[in-house]
Amino acid sequence: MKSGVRRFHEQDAEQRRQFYTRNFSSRIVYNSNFDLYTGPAANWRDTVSFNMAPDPLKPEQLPTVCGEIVAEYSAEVVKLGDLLFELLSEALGLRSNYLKDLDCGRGIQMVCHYYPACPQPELTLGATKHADNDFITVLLQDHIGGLQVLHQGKWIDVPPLPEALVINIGDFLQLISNDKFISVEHRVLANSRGPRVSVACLFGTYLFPNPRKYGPIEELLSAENPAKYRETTTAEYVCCGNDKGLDGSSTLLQFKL
Ligand SMILES: O=C(O)CCC(=O)C(=O)O
Ligand SMILES: [Fe+2]
Repeated sequence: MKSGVRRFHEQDAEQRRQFYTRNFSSRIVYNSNFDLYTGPAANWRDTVSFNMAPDPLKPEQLPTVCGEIVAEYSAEVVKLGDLLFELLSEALGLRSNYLKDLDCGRGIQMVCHYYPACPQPELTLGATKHADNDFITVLLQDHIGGLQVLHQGKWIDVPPLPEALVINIGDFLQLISNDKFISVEHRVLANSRGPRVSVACLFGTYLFPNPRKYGPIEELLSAENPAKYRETTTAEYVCCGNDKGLDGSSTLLQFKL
């Protein structure tokens, strides 16, 4: 999968150009910095993303250099998602199908990053501090490193482990769990040893029409633990996050009651 991402980003500009767009509702989006015109600073990163569930793009609709592997990998991630949402439901004390029945595992956006070697990495970042606008993210990173999570006010390295995936809790799971799960704030340092490649599979439902309103799960609420967030749709939430860009602030704050 990592080689496939590298092949995409290292092919001729002519080949890549056909996928370039800044329209978030396209099923394939290739650009540098989704928030180039809204965020406070550009990051040292190019990205191609594929909308691979619930209605997967077929290999022939995908770029030739990585279509087969994108289709195969995303199908496996969808299966992994089913298991993760079962475990997360149980961890919340809910029946195991609960989060699946809320469609948490239904949509995935597969976001494939390429962080070129940077001559002055101390002057920029690969990705500014943020939490993901989704339920969970399944992240595959290569051997270069640079991912960090914010823990008790300190940036902690998440060193790459061969064959390991990183599972991040996103803002949407924080919202529906009423803060039982807390989304992880993270960033990526720029590096001079690159390129670095990563694949973030974001479980959310942005690109298929999903009118469902998501709010804190009733079963988790009580008189002592009232709802902390207002209801929203995944589309509204993601638009809000995209419009804001990676400015270091949390999109969740805008939904607090
Ligand atoms: O490249 C990485 O390791 C992280 C990417 C990321 O945070 C994201 O796509 O939301
Ligand atoms: Fe992220």
